[in-house]
Amino acid sequence: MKEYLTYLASLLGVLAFFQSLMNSIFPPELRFAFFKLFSTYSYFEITEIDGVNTNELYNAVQLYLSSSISISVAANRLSLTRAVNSSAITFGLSNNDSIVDTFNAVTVVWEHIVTQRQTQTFAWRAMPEEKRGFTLRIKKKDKNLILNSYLDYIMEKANEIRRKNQDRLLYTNSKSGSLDSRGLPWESVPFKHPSTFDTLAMDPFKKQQIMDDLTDFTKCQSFYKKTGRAWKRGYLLYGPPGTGKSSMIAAMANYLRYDIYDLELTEVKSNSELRKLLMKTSSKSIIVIEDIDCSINLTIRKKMQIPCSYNGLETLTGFGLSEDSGNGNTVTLSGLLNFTDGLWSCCGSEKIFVFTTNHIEKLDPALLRSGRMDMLIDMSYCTFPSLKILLKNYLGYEEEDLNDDVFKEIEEVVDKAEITPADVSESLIKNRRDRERAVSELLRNLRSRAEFNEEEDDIFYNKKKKNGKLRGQNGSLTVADDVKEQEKRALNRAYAEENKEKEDNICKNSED
Ligand SMILES: Nc1ncnc2c1ncn2[C@@H]1O[C@H](COP(=O)(O)OP(=O)(O)OP(=O)(O)O)[C@@H](O)[C@H]1O
Ligand SMILES: [Mg+2]
Repeated sequence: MKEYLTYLASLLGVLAFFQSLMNSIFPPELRFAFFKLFSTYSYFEITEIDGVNTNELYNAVQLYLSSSISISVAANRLSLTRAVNSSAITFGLSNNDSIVDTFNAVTVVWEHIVTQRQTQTFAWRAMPEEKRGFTLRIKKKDKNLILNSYLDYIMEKANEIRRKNQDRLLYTNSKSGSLDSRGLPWESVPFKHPSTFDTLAMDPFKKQQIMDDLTDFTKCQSFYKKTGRAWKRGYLLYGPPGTGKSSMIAAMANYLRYDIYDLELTEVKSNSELRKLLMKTSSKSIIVIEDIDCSINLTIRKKMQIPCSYNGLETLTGFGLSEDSGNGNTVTLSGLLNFTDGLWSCCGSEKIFVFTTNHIEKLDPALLRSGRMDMLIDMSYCTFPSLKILLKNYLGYEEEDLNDDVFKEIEEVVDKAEITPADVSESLIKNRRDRERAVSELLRNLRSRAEFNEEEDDIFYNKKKKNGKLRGQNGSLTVADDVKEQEKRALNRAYAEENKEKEDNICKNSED
């Protein structure tokens, strides 16, 4: 036994000697070629630069290994990096160090090889002085078993890490379609908006529905594939100014960790420019068009204008496909519909479109139909449940603190007051150092608004009565009711349009 151990030790010593000899005499590339000839292993080289292009796989492997390193202790030395637009520090393998990884019960070894690049007399593009690459070693018998799936897994994992580490970006389309130094039509800044679903004041049930819908969307790639639908989703946020539409978009982006493309439609000069902008957006992003009713004259189909009176003012409402956008701009409604729903809308996949408006009743029903707008989200005035969220966030009130008479009175008047979360926030911020004062001032504010609204409603009611346009269960109709009714009509038109489209399709199919 002793003899056997001595023999084994000397054999290992000889092997170690040969390996260190090889390492010191031969550069890593030659070592690699030598071993390749006689080994039971397959070796794959992944260089940092592939010809003149950066090799995406190299970056992916580097990121992937950076996450494995934190759980593996195989590497002796680690390099630390912090990428542009990133707040996170990542670990990396140092030069010529190696690490063991396991995938589907197969063990592989990664080695990071760095050599000096030979000086070039002429090059199309300046190359780094060092030549970097990873060598992947897999047993020949395992190669076909895992190679493709392993590399796919690494790419996927790396994208995930990148998204987690990187600060997200807020893009906006550059003025008049000009391109930046990299030929992109979007300019970006780091996205730092602090709004989250926790800070957003709205009905908790509605909020949960939206969060579930978003989560469902991100997890259901296979569902979209199976049903032949483009992997995208559209939301329309509508409601008066200051009810949290922009805050909701920021909360969505923070929740999903998506970038935002804020599209300034008035800067887009044609449908084809719009399409190009869309092509240059990345996956896992939210494409936003704010105030869609103001951005461009896309809203009213001229041939079907319907007069309607609101608060004594005669306005025109109705719908129609306006192909002339006015003000010399040639982005048309059909261009916009194609942008959200056409063949181009799915390039890149996993995209969310969000439109906002203060006047849903002005929008063309074609824009609202599901498939384009999958969820219509009513961002309305503060209700008591949403007010409670603001009281908690701004003043630290918990549910059990809200039982005394003041809060009961607040609950009674808040709906009548029709106050926006923005106005409540302002009032609370002003007095945030004195909770009691903040609450009593809020109550005073709510009471006076409620009284004012009641007076307004009386005037409105009398006017309607005089014009013989009174409707409603008890014969009364308030300003708020009228606005809601207009919104309802807009939604009904959208549903009617959708049904008509379905029927048309059924007729078309049966004719075929
Ligand atoms: N639902 C809300 N929850 C929390 N804060 C809100 C909410 N709505 C508004 N606020 C506060 O009011 C400010 C303005 O809100 P925001 O810009 O999101 O409103 P908006 O609906 O987009 O208004 P507009 O129609 O004028 O664009 C926000 O910075 C935020 O502090
Ligand atoms: Mg806004």
